[in-house]
Amino acid sequence: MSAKASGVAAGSLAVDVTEVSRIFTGKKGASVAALDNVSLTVNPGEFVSLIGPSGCGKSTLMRLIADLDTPTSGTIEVFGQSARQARLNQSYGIAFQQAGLLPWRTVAGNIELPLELHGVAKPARKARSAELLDLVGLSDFAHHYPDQLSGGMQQRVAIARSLAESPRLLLMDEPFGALDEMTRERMQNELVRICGETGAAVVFVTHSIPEAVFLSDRVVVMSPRPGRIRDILSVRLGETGERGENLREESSFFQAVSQVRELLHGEVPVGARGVETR
Ligand SMILES: Nc1ncnc2c1ncn2[C@@H]1O[C@H](COP(=O)(O)OP(=O)(O)OP(=O)(O)O)[C@@H](O)[C@H]1O
Repeated sequence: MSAKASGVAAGSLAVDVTEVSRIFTGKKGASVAALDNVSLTVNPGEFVSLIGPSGCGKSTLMRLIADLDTPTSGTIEVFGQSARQARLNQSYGIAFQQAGLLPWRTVAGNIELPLELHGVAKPARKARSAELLDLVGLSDFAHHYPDQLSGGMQQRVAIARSLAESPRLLLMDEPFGALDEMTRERMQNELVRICGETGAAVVFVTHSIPEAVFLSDRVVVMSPRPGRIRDILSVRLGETGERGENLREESSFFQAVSQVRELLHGEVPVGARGVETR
């Protein structure tokens, strides 16, 4: 089954990337093909990770979906709308590697920012930030400033902010990349829980195979530049809301980790072992 064919009816997809290429042209005219003919669909509520060697175009694809850049060819739709329209409609939340909090605003003030920008009244903003602080376990830190928090806590604030407008889609580019292993695993557990509670679809860039396997319904393995989709592995290991710490100890988890590792190194014949091929 192709990746495109794995999606549900057109229009109800969270993300629909069709034959997208991105060629960058340098100052001296040299061109870099970052993405070559990439097609990918993400269903509503689905968690899809992008994994691949450095420079294979993961962030480029993410930026294209978020309409922070434009494809050289191909099309991108988010919930049936153009990437541009989806950005204007704030159809998704974004959390990238740097938490990107405003240092002069409190934790609650940072979370409320998107709501404030869109004219939500103060009492509703307060209620929403209280709810989100509870969700990410930071209720006691509402009035702290970002530099009074650890990196992991700041990242949780950024995630809370990305959820402020209850997006049906989250775009996350290595959001846990700078965290220590223990904090990272805790954040992964929290993200699984949050997705279970909100039903948001997620596109998630990571360099960590265990992280991709733990979080994802499908892992998209990309090839070295020019970035192409090498394989897509279905790894859903239990319902989102039920995936807990124990999963990391299960043999199905280790099996999926080695499958992704072998795919990354190009050791598995295309189409083998439950892998969706194109
Ligand atoms: N604005 C740009 N101008 C020119 N080249 C670019 C630009 N952005 C990205 N590239 C090139 O496109 C390729 C893909 O970059 P991208 O950042 O998408 O890779 P990545 O897979 O996210 O890498 P990493 O895992 O190291 O973060 C790289 O060769 C990069 O140098």
